[in-house]
Amino acid sequence: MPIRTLDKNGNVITTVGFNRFGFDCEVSLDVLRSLYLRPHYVITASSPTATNDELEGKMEELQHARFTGGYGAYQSKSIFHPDSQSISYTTLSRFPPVKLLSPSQRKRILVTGGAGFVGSHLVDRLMILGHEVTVLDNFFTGSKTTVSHWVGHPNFEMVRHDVVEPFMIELNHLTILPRNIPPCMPCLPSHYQFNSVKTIKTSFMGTLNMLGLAKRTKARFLISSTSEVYGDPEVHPQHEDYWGHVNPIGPRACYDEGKRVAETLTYGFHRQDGVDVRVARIFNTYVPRICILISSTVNPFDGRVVSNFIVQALRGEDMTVYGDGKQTRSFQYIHDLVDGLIALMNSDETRPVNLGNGDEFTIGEFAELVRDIVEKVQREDGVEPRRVNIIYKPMPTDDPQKRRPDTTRAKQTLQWEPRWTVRMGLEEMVRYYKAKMVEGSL
Ligand SMILES: O=c1ccn([C@@H]2O[C@H](COP(=O)(O)OP(=O)(O)O[C@H]3OC[C@@H](O)[C@H](O)[C@H]3O)[C@@H](O)[C@H]2O)c(=O)[nH]1
Repeated sequence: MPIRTLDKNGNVITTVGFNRFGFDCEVSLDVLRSLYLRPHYVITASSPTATNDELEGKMEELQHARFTGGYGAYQSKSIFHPDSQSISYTTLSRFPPVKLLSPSQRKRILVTGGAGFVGSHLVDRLMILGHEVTVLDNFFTGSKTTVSHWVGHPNFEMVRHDVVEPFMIELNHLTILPRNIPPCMPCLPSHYQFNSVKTIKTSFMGTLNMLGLAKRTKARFLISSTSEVYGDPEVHPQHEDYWGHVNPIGPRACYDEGKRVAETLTYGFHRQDGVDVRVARIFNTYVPRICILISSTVNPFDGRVVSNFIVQALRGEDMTVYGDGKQTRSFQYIHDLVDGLIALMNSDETRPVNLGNGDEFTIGEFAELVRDIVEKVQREDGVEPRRVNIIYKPMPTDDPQKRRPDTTRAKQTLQWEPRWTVRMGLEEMVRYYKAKMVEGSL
């Protein structure tokens, strides 16, 4: 059965993007899905001893077709040989179709952090829309596999570079997404300690270098800021004029204060040097792609709540809620965020803009919702699920108690609002993680 996704109004979602500001950026959801749901499909080679090989192979092909919606030709299909525990990689024979833009319409866009969580999805979208994209990434949390399906494409370039060092290139647009935050792992404060200086250094030096680049090239500059600039907020929901409530010396400060200073730098260059800036404050976002922290030996996934809960439930392990589970968050799906980033980049709005989904959950409720969805997907796939327990662990220091975006500004100036329900996005996330597990990548 093909995957059917409904939006908040009950309409079927077949495309993402929009036609606005005299600019069409709609793309097919199936094409995008073929890039993240099963980007590197692995077929298991026939074992000489097995009797029903042919059938197994057919089943794998069928499952593959279901995930890729007929776009399998744009993927590499690698072969796993169980006997020798080896894998033969193939390269893509054809890239997904990209729009053919005239040279005046085609932008040269630099995406820093372009192999990361959010960056890689933005890169997919910009590539399909026909732009020339250069990805700059130090691959600290990003992975080359998130964008490797574009390697070799004439519009694509990937550079291993750390934005704390200057970088020279000619371009029109610059999007900066170096988030570089260690996942919130309260049991492992060593992660914060290990990364905190690097985190704030990346935010400050990286933003400074990229603003200098934008100034020289007269490129439009978009910075991905965060809801963390509001800290543990005393105003609810958070609107852009709220100044925030941040502990400047706590374990989260490297990230919160790093992004605050990045915003300060951005507006400094805007006022002083006339750099054309856009500032997106991104609220909690969940993304079907895995970015692994290389120093992590405990969790083979990113450590944020959505991936933690899904992987725990799929593995039949206890789901870990931190604190009493009464803290709240609002979760947006990646496609809504990318729509918002593109709308912002193409608008005239230079003030900060919140991008997030207003549907707020306590983390306790959210754990139950994720458990229900994992069970539903397992049942649909013919597996009788085993109900996992929800257990409670200590609360991380300075964990914000409440968070929900006020997105009035985004609605008014970008005509943007999230289309994906949390349930629909989570179902897709569960399918993604299931596929990763079957593949042996988790
Ligand atoms: O296994 C878990 C993980 C997390 N949590 C809780 O779930 C909530 C959300 O935690 P996450 O780590 O996913 O995200 P946070 O809201 O703390 O920070 C996030 O917010 C904004 C972004 O800019 C950051 O990149 C991101 O880390 C927190 O209250 C956390 O304590 C659990 O209860 N269990």
